Amino acid sequence: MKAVHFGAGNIGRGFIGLLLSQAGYEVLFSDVNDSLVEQLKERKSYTVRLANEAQEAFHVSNVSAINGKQADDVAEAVAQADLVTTAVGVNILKHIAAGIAKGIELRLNRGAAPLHIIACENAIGGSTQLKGHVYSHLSADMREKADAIIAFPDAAVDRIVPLQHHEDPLQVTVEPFYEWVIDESQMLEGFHRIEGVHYVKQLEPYIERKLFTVNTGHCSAAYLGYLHGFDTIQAAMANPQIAALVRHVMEETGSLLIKKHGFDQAQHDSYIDKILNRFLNPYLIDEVARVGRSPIRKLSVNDRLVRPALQAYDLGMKPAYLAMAMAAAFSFKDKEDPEAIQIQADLAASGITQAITEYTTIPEDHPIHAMIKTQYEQFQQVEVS
Ligand SMILES: NC(=O)C1=CN([C@@H]2O[C@H](COP(=O)(O)OP(=O)(O)OC[C@H]3O[C@@H](n4cnc5c(N)ncnc54)[C@H](O)[C@@H]3O)[C@@H](O)[C@H]2O)C=CC1
Ligand SMILES: O=P(O)(O)OC[C@H]1O[C@](O)(CO)[C@@H](O)[C@@H]1O
Repeated sequence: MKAVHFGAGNIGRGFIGLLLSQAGYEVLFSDVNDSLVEQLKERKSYTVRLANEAQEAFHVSNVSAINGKQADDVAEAVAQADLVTTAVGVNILKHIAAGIAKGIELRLNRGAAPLHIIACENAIGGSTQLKGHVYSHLSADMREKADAIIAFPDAAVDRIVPLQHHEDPLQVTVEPFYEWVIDESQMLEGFHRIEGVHYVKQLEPYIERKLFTVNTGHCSAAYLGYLHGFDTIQAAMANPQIAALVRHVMEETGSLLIKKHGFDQAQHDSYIDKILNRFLNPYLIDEVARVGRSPIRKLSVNDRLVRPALQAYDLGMKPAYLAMAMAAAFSFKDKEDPEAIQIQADLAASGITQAITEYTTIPEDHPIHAMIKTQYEQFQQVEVS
């Protein structure tokens, strides 16, 4: 079985590539990082190490790579694949869509077998978004044919893999925990089950539980950590005030998740505890810059802050801690992050009232807008004093 995986980065090599290889797939990575591609092509294997006391290592073999800039190679790989997965970043999906569309055309013209294409990104409906991009490159006739044999099941992926540098550039260290959940209601009949994947009939409770707990909590720690001058999540979470605020944010999304999806309160409390412990993993050093990266994406309406806040509000709750986390996101000034630079430029030019509406889509007359604004102004005063 052949899998083509777009993005040979941290999640690509350290999670999806590892699991697919263990499940018996020959994994072909497609990436635009020339040296990464060359190394994978040459060595055809790499090491994944677990971030725990034992530092257990896995040798991942039977892998190779193609350069994502070579459109014909990408199309041919997709045409021949038994499975296609991605972990490139949700904003990059549109850039890999043309190659996938070309591969689908080749497949359809050759009468090839059905195919699942699964986006493993931190986003709601990642595969559905990818499908939209791919279909924009296909004719109406091709789209109709693709509907019958190409499926884009949505997925939720959970494993913390920080930025890292090793002597061996292919080595990747990952936390021991992982969860890969796929929506089986979007899969084609008789699909092949990948070992290690949890298939569910309805993905929404799982993706929202993961995004609104792990990712909401993590980015809150990053933005609050940044405000307090910490460089790493571990240092930020060692600060009792930040740790308490992050827990409050997660309890707020927890109340929403319990009310909306019927999760058990005690089980959800222990889910939160487990995640807070994962943030503290002493064997991983995770930078606030990575976890807070791309604040425009993280402040967008369907992402980890605004979506739960609006849903909580609509269910009669007052999402004060989520508003605080959003205010902290507006205060994130990482000079290496183009999205943080953009937000700061807009704040300087037009002020917080307009920035909140522009980035979150929350209108000025919505109560959450005022909550974010008040909190942002308080953060500003502390920064100035
Ligand atoms: N790192 C983590 O802990 C987790 C990340 N994720 C998600 O996984 C996705 C990937 O994240 P990471 O692996 O951390 O990022 P990364 O930056 O380590 O890896 C992304 C890879 O995609 C490659 N890439 C960029 N443009 C490409 C293109 N046009 N074609 C092919 N490859 C391309 C990059 O060269 C890079 O190797 C993101 O959506 C992230 O939100 C999800 C769960 C955990
Ligand atoms: O990759 P993103 O969406 O920028 O966010 C980083 C996120 O990746 C993770 O490491 C895993 O989902 C989270 O802990 C963190 O919130």
